[in-house]
Amino acid sequence: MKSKIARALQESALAKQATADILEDSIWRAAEQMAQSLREGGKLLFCGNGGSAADAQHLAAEFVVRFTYDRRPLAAMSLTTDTSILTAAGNDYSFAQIFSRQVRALGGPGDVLVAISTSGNSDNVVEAAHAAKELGMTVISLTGVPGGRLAEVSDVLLNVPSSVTARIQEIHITIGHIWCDLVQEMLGLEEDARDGRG
Ligand SMILES: O=C(CO)[C@@H](O)[C@H](O)[C@H](O)[C@H](O)COP(=O)(O)O
Ligand SMILES: [Zn+2]
Repeated sequence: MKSKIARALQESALAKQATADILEDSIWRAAEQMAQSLREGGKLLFCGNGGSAADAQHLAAEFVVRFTYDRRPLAAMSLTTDTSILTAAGNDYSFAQIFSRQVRALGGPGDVLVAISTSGNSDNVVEAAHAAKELGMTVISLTGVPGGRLAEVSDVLLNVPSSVTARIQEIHITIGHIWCDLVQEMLGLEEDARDGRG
């Protein structure tokens, strides 16, 4: 049973190495899209189910509050947190619309939707991505391989090379942390912080 520990850690490390080999350019392109949106007054919306809902909240918090050093707040929001909206949209319309309804209310041209789904096939996340495209937003998707239905609607697809949900999620949050680091640097905030303007 103890061998499970070493195996899980090794699987995670190997999947992360494969991600570095395959997805480095896409991770960079996604960060550029986010930085451009924030630079032009746009915002980042995050959504996902279960563990990916936690990732959505976690990453929105990093952008709004801080990551690694103090700097100005960045416009980001998770669509997974307002229980009144989630229950009303789910109850009055359908569970498939809990995120798309919020995208239509809050999103606009130039904003970015970060759609997080290990399968790429969760109806509510896929509908959110379609709503975002209708509004002229950029869709960045974090999925596993091959990317499911999200693959068809994504501007940048990060389909991490694993089919194990837990391993995929572990890489998603790592990519999210890398984005925080890159976006801050692309916006010149690292320099500000060094110069005491954080
Ligand atoms: O965290 C886990 C499994 O590690 C689960 O809560 C998982 O996120 C849920 O089953 C989700 O509903 C899966 O949806 P998705 O990633 O395929 O969109
Ligand atoms: Zn974090």
